[in-house]
Amino acid sequence: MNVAIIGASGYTGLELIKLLLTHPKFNITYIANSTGEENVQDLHPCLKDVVNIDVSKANAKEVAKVADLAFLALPHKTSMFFAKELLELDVKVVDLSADYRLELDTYEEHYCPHEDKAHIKDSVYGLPEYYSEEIKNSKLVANPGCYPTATLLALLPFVDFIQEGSQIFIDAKSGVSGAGKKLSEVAHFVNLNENSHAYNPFKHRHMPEIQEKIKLVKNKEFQINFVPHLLPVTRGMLVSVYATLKDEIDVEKILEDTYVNNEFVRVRKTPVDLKMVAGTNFCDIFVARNGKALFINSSIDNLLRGASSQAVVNANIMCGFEENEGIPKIAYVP
Ligand SMILES: NC(=O)C1=CN([C@@H]2O[C@H](COP(=O)(O)OP(=O)(O)OC[C@H]3O[C@@H](n4cnc5c(N)ncnc54)[C@H](OP(=O)(O)O)[C@@H]3O)[C@@H](O)[C@H]2O)C=CC1
Ligand SMILES: CC(=O)N[C@@H](CCC(=O)OP(=O)(O)O)C(=O)O
Repeated sequence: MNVAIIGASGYTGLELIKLLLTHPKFNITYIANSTGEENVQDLHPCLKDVVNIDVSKANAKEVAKVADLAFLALPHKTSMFFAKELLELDVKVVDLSADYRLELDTYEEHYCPHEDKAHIKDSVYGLPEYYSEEIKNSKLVANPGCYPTATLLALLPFVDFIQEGSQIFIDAKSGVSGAGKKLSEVAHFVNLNENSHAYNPFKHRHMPEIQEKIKLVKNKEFQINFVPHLLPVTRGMLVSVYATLKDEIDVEKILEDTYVNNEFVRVRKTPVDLKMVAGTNFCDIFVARNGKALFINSSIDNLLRGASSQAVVNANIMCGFEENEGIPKIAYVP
């Protein structure tokens, strides 16, 4: 199956190149960024003597000539223009941006006016543990955000057991690669090294994504209080969810039972960390209870399970391949 990567000069684009180079069924035939006219080895010097492909200036018609499926590792708003054209040219799309993740009203309230409204109804939210049947038949998969991936995998098993009307608090922490490759004051070494801080408390655009998907999957509405933090690490994401249960139930059994058939969720007996999942598609989850107080703790690699490896899992499912083909499981430890 021939595939294209648009946005190959970014952080998630590089992860896609690495995953697809070793994938047994996908073959990269097209990679692009906004300018082209380069070789991939100049774009990513780490790939010197590993791969030799020219980088194109992104063009959907050229993609359609050489690929059946395209990964869009582009900023939101840019993605929808490419997705629209690719879908009209009968190319399947896995979009890593937020452009097709949300219902139209939610998207326009938190992002910008949508320029491809017609395809929103065709998109499937690419969280494989909950949407694999829909992904199988989809031509457009909206890869979830990194914070929603780690949060929803932790929280969804417990939604039916949380006290109605109570508040859910989510304390989330991300490595700096989550912000993409653009330079910024907060990502400046002297500002972030040996430092950590919250940002956009209760205002981050992933809060409505989490809230909307809880409603869709479980038909329950809660006030979600989401606060992200920046960590002085390159990759990794740690989420702590706090909620109040209706009853003093066996939370470990609920977690085990939910994910017994999902090979990329690991239930842990001790609190999770960043390193055990770095370089993999795993989401590790730990749960504890103090009376009716619930603590759920999850970790992912934001660039992989939070973006590129989840995108390849989705592409595997869309193309009828095994979910785990070419998907990394061995962590960067130590
Ligand atoms: N980083 C992360 O951990 C996660 C990211 N995501 C989402 O994935 C997407 C990509 O993220 P990330 O890799 O971090 O972003 P980067 O900022 O690192 O890369 C963005 C890429 O988009 C390309 N691009 C921008 N505008 C255009 C254009 N008009 N035409 C063609 N290419 C263009 C850039 O090319 P050029 O070099 O030419 O500018 C670059 O290759 C975003 O939507 C992000 O929100 C989702 C989950 C996690
Ligand atoms: C550390 C950091 O800055 N992280 C990003 C989230 C990355 C991501 O998943 O964003 P999308 O929803 O746009 O795909 C942020 O908070 O904006």
